[in-house]
Amino acid sequence: MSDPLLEVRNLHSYIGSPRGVVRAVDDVSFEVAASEALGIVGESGSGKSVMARAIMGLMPDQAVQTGRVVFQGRDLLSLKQKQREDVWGKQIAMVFQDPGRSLSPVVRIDRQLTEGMRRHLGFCRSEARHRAVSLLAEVGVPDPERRLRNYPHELSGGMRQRVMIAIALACEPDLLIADEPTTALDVTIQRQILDLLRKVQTERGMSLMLISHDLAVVAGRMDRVAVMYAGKLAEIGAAREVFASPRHRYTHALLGATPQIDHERHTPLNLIPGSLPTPTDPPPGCRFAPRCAFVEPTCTDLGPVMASIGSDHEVACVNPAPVETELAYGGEPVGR
Ligand SMILES: Nc1ncnc2c1ncn2[C@@H]1O[C@H](COP(=O)(O)OP(=O)(O)OP(=O)(O)O)[C@@H](O)[C@H]1O
Repeated sequence: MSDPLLEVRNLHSYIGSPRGVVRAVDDVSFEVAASEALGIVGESGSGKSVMARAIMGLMPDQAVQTGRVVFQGRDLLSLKQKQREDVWGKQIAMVFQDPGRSLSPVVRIDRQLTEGMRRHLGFCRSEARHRAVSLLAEVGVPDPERRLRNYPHELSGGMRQRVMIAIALACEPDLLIADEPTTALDVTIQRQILDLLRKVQTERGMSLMLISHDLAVVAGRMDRVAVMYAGKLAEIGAAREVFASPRHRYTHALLGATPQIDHERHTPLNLIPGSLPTPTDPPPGCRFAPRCAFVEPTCTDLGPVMASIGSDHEVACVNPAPVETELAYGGEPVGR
């Protein structure tokens, strides 16, 4: 890989809480290349959102970040608040789960969409408005001139998320981070929004980090995928390969627990027994070991290290699953 756009090295994000110190992100390293779409997948509580917020510098005061988050050669963790604000929107933009909560209910779409352009790009009002119309058209909002005059509550959930994406694109960021952008939407709209994100990412040659709990959704639309478990990175690699031949026992189990389109109705899912470890007191070694059917003493004694097992495939597992020779899992089509 040539110089990555984003390089996350040994990132730790620990949060003080009444229950103790939450080790939400614990020594995570990965890279995102320019124009690449990376999916970050894991169950609820695995640390995906904290990681995204730590990269953006949006963590609360009681959180401590260590490691390096190098973006276009600058370590974002060492920036002062004012310098960080210059990065937001212009270089890295973020789309959150719930557009209803991210948009201000009392401000028209027009102002919410043009504010960043005026501030970061120095556009005058009419320039920003003109661009706002074309951005809304780009993200599939019909009748954009009229929509600019609307308040968020006058739009459907799907339209609000399209507006959020337009706002995120307004200052031409090099990286867009979308944190579960479709959770609040119904299934058909979810697919449209995910396809839209992939479309704008490809057309603009921008990088995309899409966070989701659904590996099948991510694997079908992203170039690469990273799987997180309990604050750690379990596996990372080309989406097609991770999906077709998952090697970490957790990824394997996660895919086995994913509903498949060709399953007979009422086929029971292979749910993963147990639950995520307590984030204030994770088990030693591999954090998945207490739930893993293939656990061996080394898993808890020494624990795994991330190791390369292919040209673009790394796994942190002492006893990885064997290579699959055929597509192992159904779900969304891979590699569109
Ligand atoms: N402000 C906070 N204070 C204390 N603990 C927190 C805080 N924010 C997150 N956590 C904890 O950090 C861990 C990781 O949370 P995070 O939200 O990153 O998970 P996630 O994988 O994004 O899950 P979800 O898909 O549900 O958003 C969890 O144990 C969570 O309870």
